[in-house]
Amino acid sequence: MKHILTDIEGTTSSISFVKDVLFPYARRALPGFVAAHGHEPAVRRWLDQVAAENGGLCQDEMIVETLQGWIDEDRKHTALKALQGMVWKDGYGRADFTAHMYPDAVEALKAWHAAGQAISVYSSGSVPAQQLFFGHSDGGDLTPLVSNWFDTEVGGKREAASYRRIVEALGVPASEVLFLSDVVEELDAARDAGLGTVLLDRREDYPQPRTGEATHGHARAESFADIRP
Ligand SMILES: CSCCC(=O)C(=O)COP(=O)(O)O
Ligand SMILES: [Mg+2]
Repeated sequence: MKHILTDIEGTTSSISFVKDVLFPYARRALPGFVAAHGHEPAVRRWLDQVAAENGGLCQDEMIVETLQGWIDEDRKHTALKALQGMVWKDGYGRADFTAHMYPDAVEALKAWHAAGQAISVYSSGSVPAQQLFFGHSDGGDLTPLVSNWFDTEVGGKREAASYRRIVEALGVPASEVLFLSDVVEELDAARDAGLGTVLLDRREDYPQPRTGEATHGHARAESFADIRP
């Protein structure tokens, strides 16, 4: 494999960091963020999209409530993800938290990069949120390891067409890309597009091992140390 494509939550990083630290932070900070920045075009664009999709909500307070509901449901909506990224920027900037990275992921990403393997990221988090995450991680600034960043602007993670677009953007044959994820439906879509796949089945995130039929036939690893690209 010449190119690694990795998911973040549940793959390089723990689900609990995202659910218990990042999401509650965004939930709390959204009202103040929208009040302070809602007039800026880069923010307004996403607020207006949420309003339009919800029958033309007219008050920012209602838009914020909608977004907070989506956070509670873990909706992977592009507008929510873009706004979350903007909110988290303050948190990282003030060193309220650093992004969790499993030590085995840090070690492997560094080793693969040093060996000349290209590494890209595909996450539901917006590209700016991904870059903040890797830039302020427990393992330090890991952004120099990553050559390309993809979010749901390329399409949903459970759709094969998204992986075809990614492969086209990377300019390599699908068979030379290895996608790493904790979600079998994402891996199914990547496999349909011709990519190699590995299911990350970390005990910290998935206490019940997913084996046999539960892997949908994907190679399975409990740590990046088990992956041989
Ligand atoms: C990298 S931004 C924080 C994570 C996030 O918001 C998210 O939805 C992660 O989903 P993933 O596709 O990485 O499982
Ligand atoms: Mg994931």
